Amino acid sequence: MSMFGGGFGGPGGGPGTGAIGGMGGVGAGRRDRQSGTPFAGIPAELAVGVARLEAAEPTTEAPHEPFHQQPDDRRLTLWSMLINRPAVLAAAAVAVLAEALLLQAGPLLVQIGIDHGIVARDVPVLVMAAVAFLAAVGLTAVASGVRIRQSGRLAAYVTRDLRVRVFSHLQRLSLDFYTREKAGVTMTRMTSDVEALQQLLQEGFAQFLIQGLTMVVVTAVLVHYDPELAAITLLLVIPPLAALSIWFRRAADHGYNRQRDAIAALFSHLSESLYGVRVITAHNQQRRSVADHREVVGKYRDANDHTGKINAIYGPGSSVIGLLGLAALLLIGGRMVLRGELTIGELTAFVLYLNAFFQPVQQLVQLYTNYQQARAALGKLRGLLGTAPGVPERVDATILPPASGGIELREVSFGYDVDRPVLRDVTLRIAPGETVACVGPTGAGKSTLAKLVARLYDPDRGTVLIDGYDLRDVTLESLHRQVGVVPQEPFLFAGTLRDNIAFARPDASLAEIDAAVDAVGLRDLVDRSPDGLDTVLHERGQSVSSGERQLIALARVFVAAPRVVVLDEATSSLDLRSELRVEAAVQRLLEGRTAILVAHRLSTARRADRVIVVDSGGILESGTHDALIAAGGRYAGMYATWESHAA
Ligand SMILES: Nc1ncnc2c1ncn2[C@@H]1O[C@H](COP(=O)(O)OP(=O)(O)OP(=O)(O)O)[C@@H](O)[C@H]1O
Repeated sequence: MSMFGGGFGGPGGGPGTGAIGGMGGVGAGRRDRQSGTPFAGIPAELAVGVARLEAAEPTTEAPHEPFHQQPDDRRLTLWSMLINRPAVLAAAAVAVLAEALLLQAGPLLVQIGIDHGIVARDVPVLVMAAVAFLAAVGLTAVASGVRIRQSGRLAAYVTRDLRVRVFSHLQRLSLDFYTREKAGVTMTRMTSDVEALQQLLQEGFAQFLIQGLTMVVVTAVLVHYDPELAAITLLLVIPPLAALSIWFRRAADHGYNRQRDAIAALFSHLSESLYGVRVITAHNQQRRSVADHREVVGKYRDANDHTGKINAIYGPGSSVIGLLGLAALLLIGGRMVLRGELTIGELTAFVLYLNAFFQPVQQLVQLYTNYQQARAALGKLRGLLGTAPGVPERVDATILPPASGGIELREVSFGYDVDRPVLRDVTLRIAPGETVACVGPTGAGKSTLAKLVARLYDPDRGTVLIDGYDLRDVTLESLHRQVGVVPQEPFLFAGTLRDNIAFARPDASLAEIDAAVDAVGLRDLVDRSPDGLDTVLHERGQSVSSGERQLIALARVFVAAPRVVVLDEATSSLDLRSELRVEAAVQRLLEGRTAILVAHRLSTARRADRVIVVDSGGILESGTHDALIAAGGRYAGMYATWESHAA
């Protein structure tokens, strides 16, 4: 089992590629200058333009959400996100208010034009009403422009803050989360779910407010014109509309949650299939893969179909209610005009206002759909942000001082499932500078023991200590600075060789990087690469061999210079020469450091200061290689078998 077994290894799943990519660009430029290729710099006539472009280049602001280890317990609500940007929110709100009020001027001016202009045969009033109408249209357009701009900015800011907040949380979560949760589901939270919120914020919210305000103003105006007529019309319309909306809310809640889950399943399948495409092809499983994808896509289609159906009922349903209200108004209002209780202008204004009342209702139907989608997305994001790290940092955690590297496990018990313990009451002491190799059958718990020392998990019972400090009492940052981990399958980022080697300490000097390169025997690769240390590696290190990947991972830890090294030996076999290179690199890395080696090859164990045999949830044997061979126990048996196979 890999040190980071079952982890979050989907395509592009690794953090921090942005900075590395940027540095890769610098490297490429250097190559052109060094190699004397035709590109000889920026032509003089373009230099001014390039300088201007560079000056106009936006800089990345300091994030609103700096990374910290403590869980984020602020409740995620739309309001809490909006209030974070008070200036933009206020500007958008003012524009919304202005637009909503200006929109109401139209019917009033029409009524004045008809009653006081046309009916009273007063041309100047008619002209004034028309000019005022035009002015209102112009101002509405301006207010609308400002509103769209400001709500767009608001949505952009808020979703950026949210993305960074969720990403920070993902950086905080422990290995158990990434083992449990599919990469595709997490991707969905960061893409589709955040976009659903963005859509609501960009258009939806402002529209909600405008339509809501319009309805309030229109109701007031209708009551002002004729309270009785207003009461009759609104009573005919509002109760059925409210009942329909309540039904829609219930149905949509379920429907949009199902849609979110279906799209997450779709992304999961997609990311896993892309990640595993080589295995799928090698085993001729493309057909099955397509059938599986058809299944998840089908479920997404069904979910969409379901929400489409409820929308198809709610949209026309609310429309019909509105039109019936309008018909009732014409009948009742028309009778009132005939009786002389209402002017024709007032009835026209009434009809226009009622129309203005229903237009928002129509819009609100659409917006409500957006809102329900965003609400479902928000629920999912809230769930993600509410996931506590499996390995939390105490609020009063202390900084682990420079360690001498003594490790102790005191009666440690641990299981990934509570009822299936992997280790039971394990006690182990490792002296500073000692190298201990863990051997044992597959699945015995060797990697698990190493993970506990690196605090990738916390024990269920017992304590793991470094220099007498309980790992749970020290800050994760100070611990990770002193405990370096070399995973079974090293992960390389897209970026240069230099960036990958200096990953743990981007400020490492060239001399330090060179020292690491020489120490682990990477000089050959650096010299062979077209741009030396600035050679750009492909995603996940696809452009280097498996042995080279291991050497780069070792160089990375070399630069980080931790006191304690936890090394999960790769199980993939290398050719003899590469094997020897990796072994020599490991030897050099471990010099003077405390180390726990998960040894899959007994040649590695042989060189360790001490060997422990892990099986049946505990440590069966412990001693030097020679002592264990002499004792003729379990290790001696394993070694004899290994030697006979190696011979
Ligand atoms: N994340 C996990 N969730 C649940 N069970 C796990 C997890 N990781 C490991 N296990 C189980 O715990 C047991 C010990 O696993 P571990 O990786 O420590 O074994 P190992 O001795 O290192 O094996 P190998 O030599 O094959 O790497 C195994 O039965 C394994 O299936």
